[in-house]
Amino acid sequence: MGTYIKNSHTDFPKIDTLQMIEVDRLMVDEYHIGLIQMMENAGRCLAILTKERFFNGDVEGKNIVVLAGTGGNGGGALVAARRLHNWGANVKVFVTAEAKKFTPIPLHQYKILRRMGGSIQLASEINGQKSPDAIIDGIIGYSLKGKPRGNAAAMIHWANGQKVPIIALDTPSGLDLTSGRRFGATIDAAATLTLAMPKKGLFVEGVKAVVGELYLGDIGVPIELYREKSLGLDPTNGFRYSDIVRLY
Ligand SMILES: NC(=O)C1=CN([C@@H]2O[C@H](COP(=O)(O)OP(=O)(O)OC[C@H]3O[C@@H](n4cnc5c(N)ncnc54)[C@H](O)[C@@H]3O)[C@@H](O)[C@H]2O)[C@H](O)CC1
Ligand SMILES: [K+]
Repeated sequence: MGTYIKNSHTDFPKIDTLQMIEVDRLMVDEYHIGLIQMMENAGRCLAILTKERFFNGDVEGKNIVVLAGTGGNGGGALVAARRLHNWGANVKVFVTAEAKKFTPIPLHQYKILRRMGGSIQLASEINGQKSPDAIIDGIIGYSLKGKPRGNAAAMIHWANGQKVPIIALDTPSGLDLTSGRRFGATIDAAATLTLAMPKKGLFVEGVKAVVGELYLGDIGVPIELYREKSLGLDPTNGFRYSDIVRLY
């Protein structure tokens, strides 16, 4: 799998969404590692996974559609879009809502991409889009609330109909990371890159069918943070050999 991606050599603790939200809180409030830093690492890992695993290390001239929601999941996908564009891919971004609906850090990513002249369209324009070589799913992450609705659901249906590899960020949109429950339309991923620590919902029986290959990306969470009282975890140095490790 090359230098960037290696098989896991260690067992990571499995956490739920509330623990992941606590990781994020500690990162920002106690360790002063900002969301923008985490998101850059998330998006870079996602772009590298896409390039190395699905394009043999070179995306030049490849058509890649990036689907982005308005939250942190979409923000990470927009970072990946920027990197893939820089590496020569023809990237088209489709968003679930206009810029003013984006939360601040994802909006920052959106503005960078727009300044670069990147193609950003609303979900309503996706139906005429011809099948790309791959799709990145950054529609919904750990903040999924119930059955996907509206533009998010429409993008999930469109993506599943293309029969090209879908690479999901954190979770296939529509899959709950704590319970593994699928509420309705769910992305049918070829690979999923979850972030920082494996989530329990990705190991529930039957979910492999939509998760595809499962990878874990390093977003720079200090080992000491996991040992804080509010988490009480004690992970080993699982990213010792690569930023991306394959879990199954
Ligand atoms: N430490 C980390 O793991 C980091 C994670 N990052 C990524 O951020 C997301 C979580 O981001 P958040 O802003 O909390 O929300 P989401 O992006 O998951 O989703 C919000 C988005 O989705 C809409 N939505 C929710 N439910 C539905 C529904 N049923 N139907 C339609 N739309 C829905 C909601 O309205 C919002 O628009 C995490 O998963 C990671 O990918 C950070 O990038 C870095 C740190
Ligand atoms: K997702």
